[in-house]
Amino acid sequence: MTIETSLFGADAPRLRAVRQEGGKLRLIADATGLDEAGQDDLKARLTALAEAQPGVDEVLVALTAGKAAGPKLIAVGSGKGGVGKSTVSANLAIALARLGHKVGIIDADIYGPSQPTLLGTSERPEARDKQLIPVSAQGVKLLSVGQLVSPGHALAWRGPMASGALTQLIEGDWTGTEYIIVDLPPGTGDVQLSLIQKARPVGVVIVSTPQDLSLIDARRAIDLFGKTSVPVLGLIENMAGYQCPHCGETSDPFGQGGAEATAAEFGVPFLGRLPLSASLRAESDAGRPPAAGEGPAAAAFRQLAQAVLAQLDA
Ligand SMILES: Nc1ncnc2c1ncn2[C@@H]1O[C@H](COP(=O)(O)OP(=O)(O)OP(=O)(O)O)[C@@H](O)[C@H]1O
Repeated sequence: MTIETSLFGADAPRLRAVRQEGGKLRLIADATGLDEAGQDDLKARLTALAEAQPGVDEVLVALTAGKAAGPKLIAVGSGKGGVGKSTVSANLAIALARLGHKVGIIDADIYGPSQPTLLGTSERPEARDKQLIPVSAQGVKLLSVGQLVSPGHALAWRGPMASGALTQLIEGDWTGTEYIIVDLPPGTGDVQLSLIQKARPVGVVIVSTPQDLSLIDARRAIDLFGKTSVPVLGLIENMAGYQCPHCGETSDPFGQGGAEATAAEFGVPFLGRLPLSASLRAESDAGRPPAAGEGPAAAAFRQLAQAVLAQLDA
């Protein structure tokens, strides 16, 4: 006999398993977040409903409690530098926040931490019991390696120092945050490997421009994350197509469609493309991320954020 979980009404989502052996019914339910009285109530309700089923003469309810779910880390990487990975990270985070999620950004780009500039903040994080408290900007929380050194100073860090800094940022106070976008340095080096080992991101988004030189390196990034079993949520093609503001004609300075073809070649999703846009560059430099506004760029980032969420659901 099959017992429908819908019989357990509002408690059905807590059910993790229902097993029946003859007249014995065993239920496993998730009691995460419930205090002792709540757990007793849950157990009593499940038992009563199970006992009321025809043919059931013995009911056993086991409760499990998982750790409170922490934030999900979504890495944003690229093979090559300068392809717009930081710009995409900042705007993707804001677009996710505007879709109603609690979002943070970790700026782990030790070669060029640009998130404070992109988000228009120079605030420094405070520390409580050696734990960094992210600053808030544009509706998202931020911790950046750039905040750990004086402005204008180079981060002359070897691998272990970069990994140590990344750990500090990951272990910041991210209470209440659902998703953390991690803006990685370009390439496939120490920071990427540390992130994969320490924090197991739920997936990675790869940003590439359409031309072959960028895509060759994007392939290496896909390969690294594939080899370490981090799901590639998809590829974003940036700087694809330029519309002349004077004559309106569209041209493709970096070629066209290369990232979509690469995604197909590797069997990873193609999440969408962003045009080369002088206003996107100017707004980004000025610390006014387009995703926080209302124009076509905001709509494009919202679509990318929805595509990323769809891949996470999948
Ligand atoms: N779609 C776009 N149109 C116009 N300019 C863009 C676009 N995307 C990014 N840029 C500009 O390109 C430059 C590099 O972008 P960004 O810093 O995001 O790249 P990156 O891949 O993170 O670089 P890095 O190698 O430093 O990590 C910035 O000046 C940014 O404003």
